[in-house]
Amino acid sequence: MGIESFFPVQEAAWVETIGPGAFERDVCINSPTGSGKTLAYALPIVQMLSTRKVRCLRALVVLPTRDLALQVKEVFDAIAPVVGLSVGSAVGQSSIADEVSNLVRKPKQELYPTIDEEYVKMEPQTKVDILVATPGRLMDHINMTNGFSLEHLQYLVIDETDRMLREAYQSWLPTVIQLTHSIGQDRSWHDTDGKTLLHPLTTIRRSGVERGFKGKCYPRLAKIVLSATLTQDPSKLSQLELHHPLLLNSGKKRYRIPTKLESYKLICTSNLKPLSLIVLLQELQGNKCLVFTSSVESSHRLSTLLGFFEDLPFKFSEYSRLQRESTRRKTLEAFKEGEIDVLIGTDRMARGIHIDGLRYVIDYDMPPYVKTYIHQAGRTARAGESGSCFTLLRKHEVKTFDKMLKKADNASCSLHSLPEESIETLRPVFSSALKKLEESLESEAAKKSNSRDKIPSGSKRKRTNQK
Ligand SMILES: Nc1ncnc2c1ncn2[C@@H]1O[C@H](COP(=O)(O)OP(=O)(O)OP(=O)(O)O)[C@@H](O)[C@H]1O
Repeated sequence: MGIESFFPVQEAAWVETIGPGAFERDVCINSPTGSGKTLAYALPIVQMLSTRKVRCLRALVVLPTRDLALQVKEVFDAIAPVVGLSVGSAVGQSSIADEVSNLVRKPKQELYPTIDEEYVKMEPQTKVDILVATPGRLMDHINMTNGFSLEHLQYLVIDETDRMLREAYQSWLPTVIQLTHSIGQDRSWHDTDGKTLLHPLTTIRRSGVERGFKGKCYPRLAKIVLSATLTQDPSKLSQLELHHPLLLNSGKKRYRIPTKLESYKLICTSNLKPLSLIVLLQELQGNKCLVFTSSVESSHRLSTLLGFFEDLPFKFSEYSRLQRESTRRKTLEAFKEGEIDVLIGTDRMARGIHIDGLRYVIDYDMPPYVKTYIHQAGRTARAGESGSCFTLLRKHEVKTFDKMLKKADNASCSLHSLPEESIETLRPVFSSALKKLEESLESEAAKKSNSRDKIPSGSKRKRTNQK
């Protein structure tokens, strides 16, 4: 993989899990974007499971989006098979039937009807040791897939924790936590006088016993939770039922910006914002760039508008959840391969995504929170590389933006100005492009309402009935 030494967060996590820390405490990692958090948990998990004897689901990694989950699966795929571990995904990329057949073994009794039923029940059913999942598909398998079980789970990783805690996704978290409770874990610890005792750390030492296998005792489920903007709010963290949580933090302030990230602000008027963007993109000379807007509608509007400017010296594409999954996947691939120079999307789509060689990020709209800024800007300046983030601001937003950036460590932001004349030359095309944009959006809206009207009345009724 071209990796020669650990990044700091990987070393710290290794020390707490494989090293002297021996995973006696659950680990919370708050470390900048691009600092290598994926390998910080993937390597210890693979190392810990490398001596396992029987295949069953022992490690579960949950992430908020499919793209991110597939990216993390690639990392596990690169290291786990080397020690004989199998990695699966439950992300909804393929049909549920395909996913089921990749995840669980058919019960042996179907093949050998005379086999003892009790024996069949004892057989671990899962085909994978490590599962990378999004909450929706995970819940589908928990609720519907025969033989899918979390009872042998030893390690639970919740990546992008702050975002995962914000979204409830069919109560996936309480469900997982409940299903992974150890036998007797719900009992509180009392001494003979009935006084509550602290959980003694010694009781959770691993001592080589595999969790929940063949009726042996159940050591606790070990957890790693992580983000570049990890919440430290106890009321939120308590949902994770962390065991003596240990925080690995990388800066003095709550949030840290990658050391080699340069931040710039551009002040522009609202009505000329698209032109400022075009001029800035021209300055970047076809280098890969991600443009973030505040909503999918705004991304769509902006990319449609740019489509009406002829001869732009860069290739761009929209990247949003309004598009089909397959279109989005192809777009991202084309961007990674350098066939598209500029991708226009939202923070929701791009959180955690790693794109090799991405040097520039543009916040077309001011990010509403410092956390949003950190994740958006953090698509560049990753893994020790340098990168720049430009934020387009209207005059009245500057003060708020400066105040917001102060919340992050080593965040300084210089002013970047664009040549007035370049903006002026684009003005005539801009007015006609705006007109075409309105027409195009109107025709899209009309098409949408037409296709809604065309839904046969029977199927409309059917849907109502299903409700
Ligand atoms: N020890 C290492 N040496 C060199 N490169 C590394 C090392 N560890 C990770 N990388 C590379 O660094 C890049 C960023 O890693 P990763 O995606 O895990 O970051 P992250 O901290 O999870 O970022 P984010 O918070 O944005 O999700 C990846 O391309 C990865 O291959």
